[in-house]
Amino acid sequence: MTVRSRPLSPHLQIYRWTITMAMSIVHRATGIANYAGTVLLVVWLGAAASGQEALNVVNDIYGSWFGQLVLFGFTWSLIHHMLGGIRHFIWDFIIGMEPGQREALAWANLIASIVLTLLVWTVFVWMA
Ligand code: HEM
Repeated sequence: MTVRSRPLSPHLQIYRWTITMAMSIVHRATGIANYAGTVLLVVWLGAAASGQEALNVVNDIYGSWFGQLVLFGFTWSLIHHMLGGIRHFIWDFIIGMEPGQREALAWANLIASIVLTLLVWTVFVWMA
């Protein structure tokens, strides 16, 4: 008896990657990262409320190269997610859904998030 191969549902390995698909996944990932980043903010505020000694410890950790890297990533995550939220808001008006427009919005989301993150760090960290 010949066995015919069964049809397969699409799954990650056979999907063709598109920028809209990638940005959709990144939107969810940044949403989760924002939760973790908000914990860092709460830890910092908690330390500030506890006293100078605790604040110094947290500032030292956050000021280390690794801390700065994490905070830079958190800034990018917040900005990327916020811009993604605005993208959804635009779609709510049934604008930007045509082929080409969707890709343009997705690229704009990615590029603007990088540019704005660099701008925020330049103004508020590197030049402050
Ligand atoms: C610290 C702040 C934030 C946290 C922790 C957060 C977290 C999340 C999480 C976990 C999701 C679910 C992702 C998914 O299941 O696909 C989500 C979705 C969403 N977020 Fe946020 N978010 C934050 C800020 C924002 C901001 C500022 C905006 C708008 C400017 C925004 C707009 C949205 C939208 C529109 C969705 C739904 C996306 C969809 O329908 O696929 N979020 N957020």
